[in-house]
Amino acid sequence: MNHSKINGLYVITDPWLCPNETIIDKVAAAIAGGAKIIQYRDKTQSMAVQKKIASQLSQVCHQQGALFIVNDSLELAQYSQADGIHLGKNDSNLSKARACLGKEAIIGISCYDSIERALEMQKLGADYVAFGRFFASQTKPDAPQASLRTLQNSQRHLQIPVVAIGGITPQNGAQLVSAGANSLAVIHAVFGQANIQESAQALSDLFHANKSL
Ligand SMILES: Cc1ncc(COP(=O)(O)OP(=O)(O)O)c(N)n1
Ligand SMILES: Cc1ncsc1CCOP(=O)(O)O
Ligand SMILES: [Mg+2]
Repeated sequence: MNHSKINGLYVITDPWLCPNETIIDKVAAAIAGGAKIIQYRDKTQSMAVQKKIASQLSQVCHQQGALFIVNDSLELAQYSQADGIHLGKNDSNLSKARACLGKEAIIGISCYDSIERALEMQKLGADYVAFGRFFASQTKPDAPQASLRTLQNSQRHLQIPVVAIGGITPQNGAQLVSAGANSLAVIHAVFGQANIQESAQALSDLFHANKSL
């Protein structure tokens, strides 16, 4: 996998903020605003419905040049021809996912606030790791807290890209990019806003602003 693909704004869908009738248009607006990676995350609907939506999203993302990642489900990632999968500590393990999806698949792993877990996952062949949540999250308030120090340390210890997640907004995101996040993963600050394209653009701009420092 080309590590430079994991860069910039990473948006994650939410079943309440992105109902089936509008999810395609909302994702297209996020891509128009600069989102580079889209994750389909839905723990509420049947697998049959998720397969239909994920297949449509996969097509749209590929037409628009964005990466399409599925949360949690190997079956769904395979079925929808996703570029990869995101797995946490309660999901399938990395070796099983690699065997199932192949060497080109992007496999991202949640590491919460643990550099040790990130190092282990890097060794096992993860394509990126995610730390967070960094700020209060309306979407997942009970997610474990991560510190800025972890992100700074990750720069010294990890060769694979690092994604930051949790309560990220255009106002608080710059410090995470400066601390070493290659990508910012966001739900509410994009899909919970009235203007999705402009909200995505404000977060995408954080990456360009950082380059000129
Ligand atoms: C990019 C990204 N980072 C972290 C997560 C959280 O994954 P996980 O810990 O498995 O929790 P759920 O999302 O499954 O509730 C993620 N999905 N994406
Ligand atoms: C899935 C997940 N894992 C840690 S925080 C989080 C939710 C992120 O959503 P938001 O950007 O709305 O805080
Ligand atoms: Mg999960």
